[in-house]
Amino acid sequence: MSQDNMKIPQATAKRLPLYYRFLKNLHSSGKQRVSSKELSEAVKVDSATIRRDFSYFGALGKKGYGYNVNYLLTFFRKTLDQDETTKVILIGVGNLGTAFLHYNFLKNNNTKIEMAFDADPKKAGQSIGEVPIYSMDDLELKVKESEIEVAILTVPAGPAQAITDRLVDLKIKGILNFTPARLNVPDRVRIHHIDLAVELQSLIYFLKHYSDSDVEPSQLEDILE
Ligand SMILES: NC(=O)c1ccc[n+]([C@@H]2O[C@H](COP(=O)([O-])OP(=O)(O)OC[C@H]3O[C@@H](n4cnc5c(N)ncnc54)[C@H](O)[C@@H]3O)[C@@H](O)[C@H]2O)c1
Repeated sequence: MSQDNMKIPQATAKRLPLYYRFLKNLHSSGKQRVSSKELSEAVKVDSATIRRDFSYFGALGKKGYGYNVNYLLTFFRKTLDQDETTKVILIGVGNLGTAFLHYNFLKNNNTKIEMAFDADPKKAGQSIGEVPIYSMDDLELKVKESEIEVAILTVPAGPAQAITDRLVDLKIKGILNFTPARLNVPDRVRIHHIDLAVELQSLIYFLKHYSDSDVEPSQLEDILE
């Protein structure tokens, strides 16, 4: 199994930063290998647990040799990087926004809607799932506090550009835009525009024009481009 799609149990994943810190110190002191006993004493986790943890990522310690420090470090660096969660905000807690907050990318460990904003004073102060909803007046304060880089926009088209300008000023790097508005942003900001009407029309177009022909479904993507 490749490292990318390997599933590590949560309890193991939580211990990774602990192992990582200790191995980094070992590495900088020039040590090339380490036994599970040494590790166990240093990080205060019993050695059977360490052996089981390490077996998940293919590090099988050799009797009399222990574990290769470099191999482990490379693995941890990669895994911990991947596990870094990208924090996202959502603006506009209406029909669409509410659905996204309930969904909140639960199956995707690397993305999480951290907070939401709405202009409606009745919505501010509430929360959906674990996501708090704040007033738009608090946007600047909250975003600056939380190192947010990505925003999902589910407001009506009218205020979309003005909100986008505020996000640009806040150094947001990416916006997932569900509104029908075409948004102007500087080059450093990336916008992905999701227009369900266009997607639906394109599906219907292909059904009408290609369903009777001998075009294989797999060829449709090439035709689209
Ligand atoms: N509902 C859908 O299936 C759907 C599908 C595709 C696209 N869209 C688009 O997504 C957007 C949201 O759709 P919806 O159905 O959820 O609308 P909605 O009216 O249910 O929700 C809009 C929310 O935005 C808030 N809002 C209004 N002005 C605001 C502002 N200036 N700042 C912050 N919040 C503000 C409102 O209080 C409301 O909670 C629209 O642009 C719509 O065209 C919706």
